Amino acid sequence: MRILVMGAGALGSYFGGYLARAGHRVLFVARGKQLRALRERGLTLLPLEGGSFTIQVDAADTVSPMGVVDLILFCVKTYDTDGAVRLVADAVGESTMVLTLQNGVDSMDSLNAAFGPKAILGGISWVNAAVEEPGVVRHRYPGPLVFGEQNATGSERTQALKKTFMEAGIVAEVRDDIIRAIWEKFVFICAVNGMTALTRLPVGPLLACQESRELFVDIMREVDAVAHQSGIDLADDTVECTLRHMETELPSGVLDTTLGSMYFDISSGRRLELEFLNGSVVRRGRRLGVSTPANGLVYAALKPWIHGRPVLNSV
Ligand SMILES: NC(=O)C1=CN([C@@H]2O[C@H](COP(=O)(O)OP(=O)(O)OC[C@H]3O[C@@H](n4cnc5c(N)ncnc54)[C@H](OP(=O)(O)O)[C@@H]3O)[C@@H](O)[C@H]2O)C=CC1
Ligand SMILES: CC(C)(CO)C(=O)C(=O)O
Repeated sequence: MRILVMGAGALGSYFGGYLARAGHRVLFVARGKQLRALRERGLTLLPLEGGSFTIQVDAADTVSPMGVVDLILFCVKTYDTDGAVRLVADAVGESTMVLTLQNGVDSMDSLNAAFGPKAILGGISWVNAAVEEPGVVRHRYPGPLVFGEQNATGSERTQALKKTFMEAGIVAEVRDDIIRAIWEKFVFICAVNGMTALTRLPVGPLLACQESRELFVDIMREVDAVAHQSGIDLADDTVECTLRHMETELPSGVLDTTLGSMYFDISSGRRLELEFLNGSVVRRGRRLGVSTPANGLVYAALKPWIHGRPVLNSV
């Protein structure tokens, strides 16, 4: 397959790296230090099970070395969506699939508007990966790549793509109700990312403390209410199932290391995806008449960090 990774950071490098190792022709679109490292030293992946592998990769700051591709893995942060949409336009042809793995529920609208809904597959990654240093990506947390058609039907192309992922060593699942799956993750991720970024603590101690547990659950309930009001058919016990999954189905000790990507962003002084997580919930709630004080609290507390560590003019 001819594959373009738009945004060769943590997720893009992880998935693109496995696909390139399996023999697919992959172009990694990157910039800055990451681009230089990929070109000079190749891509090194540190898998969860230990060890590492390095592959030489094609990396560029434009799509022109590749032309029209079969698949675009759309992996930029949500605040970079518009620029990335413009950048990949020349790589999208009649049968190109654009699979977004971005968090949140906003970026599919931008992609649909740019390329038409037929081209766009919805996706969520439960894999957690991080750029450890330029060109080096660590896999931190297991999980499937879940994706599917937006129109709630199965398709041959999604089944073929799942086979491609699985053969490359990527655990993948197709869901016919991907929009619902994206909202289910949104319920979870607004609480996990919002609360771990705010408190700089992993999920374990947050759920063990009654007051912070209440805030955590309130965040999820508000997202659930916004989903219902938006016509998304989430199960009535989505919040309870999410909590039960975290507390009883994950291997013991995992919650004490579970931190959202926004935690890592704030800890490193990077920009936050806040507007597309808790901020999006607040704006949608306002529009739909759903009260969202818990998400509002997280949003207000983190907003000074939204462009990175605030600059202080100390005397
Ligand atoms: N990391 C994870 O484990 C998970 C992430 N996600 C979601 O996936 C998305 C991507 O996250 P993640 O991989 O962590 O993000 P990263 O910041 O690690 O990667 C994004 C990369 O895209 C690059 N980029 C952005 N715009 C351009 C451009 N115009 N040209 C070239 N390169 C560009 C960025 O460069 P630069 O650094 O210079 O900005 C960066 O290297 C987010 O929405 C995130 O919430 C979802 C599940 C898990
Ligand atoms: C699901 C989770 C926590 C896994 O990486 C995530 O999406 C994030 O960190 O943003």
